[in-house]
Amino acid sequence: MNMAVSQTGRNPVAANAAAAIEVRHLVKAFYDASGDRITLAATDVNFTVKRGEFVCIVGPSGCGKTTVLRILAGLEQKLSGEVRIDSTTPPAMVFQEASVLPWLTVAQNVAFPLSLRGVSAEKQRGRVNELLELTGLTEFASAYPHQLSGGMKQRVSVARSLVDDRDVLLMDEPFGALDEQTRLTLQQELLGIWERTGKTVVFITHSVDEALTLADRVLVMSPRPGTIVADLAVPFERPRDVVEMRRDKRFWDLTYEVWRLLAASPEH
Ligand SMILES: Nc1ncnc2c1ncn2[C@@H]1O[C@H](COP(=O)(O)OP(=O)(O)OP(=O)(O)O)[C@@H](O)[C@H]1O
Repeated sequence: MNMAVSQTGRNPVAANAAAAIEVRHLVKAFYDASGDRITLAATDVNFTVKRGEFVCIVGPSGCGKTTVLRILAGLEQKLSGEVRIDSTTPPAMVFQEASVLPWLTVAQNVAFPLSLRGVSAEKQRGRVNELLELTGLTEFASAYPHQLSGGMKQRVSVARSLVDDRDVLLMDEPFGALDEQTRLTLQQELLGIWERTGKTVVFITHSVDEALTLADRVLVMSPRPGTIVADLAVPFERPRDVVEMRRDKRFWDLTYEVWRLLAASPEH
């Protein structure tokens, strides 16, 4: 992605900014075909995300992070509770595995949501070019997914999630399958994109390090059935340098605090 574009330095989200997402007393259970309950995935989940905020959710494997995100995306039904997304557009979602269509070029993959909506070829071209530029994929516009690295495929997924300009971006471990160095590069690039586009982002990760690098706030979940056990403000100024911020003692103090919370959450 285009690292040369300067990050303008976003103003912190105002304390009284409107809520883009509100989740109250959310409960989700999965049932088997006979209707007997099999898994209580999440229970009494409560959180708010303000417009323009970047919030990460961390928690142990199987605690219900993906389930909560899928409910926000409208891909899964809740059992009870309230979920409110205040937006004129449905949320966009980026999954852990880059979900690129192998028979389409990079440009066609990015354009896919627009072509589904019948946007004219000319308008598609203009918008796709902007997104290819933003994600550093311009020279790979005509390449096919099998010609790309894992990190580049994930950039295609990110570009596609931004192409039709949804307000809310839901990201489910988008960099989880990547090596450390590629991951750090994509984190820096995602921060740059977020600085420039002002999206509201909910980002799931297993990595405490990643959460503290990216987020305004980190929500910590308990083991399954997951519930939010802490809501921590991440005080680092913006724009952030993902390497330099590791020199800051506060980064390691917060890392310790989140790990203590994760270790202290009893299995249910
Ligand atoms: N479609 C489904 N049917 C039955 N059980 C499910 C279904 N989807 C998820 N679950 C169960 O719900 C629980 C929460 O799963 P979920 O994928 O939300 O966890 P997670 O925190 O995202 O895990 P991970 O970090 O390992 O991806 C798990 O026990 C899982 O087995």
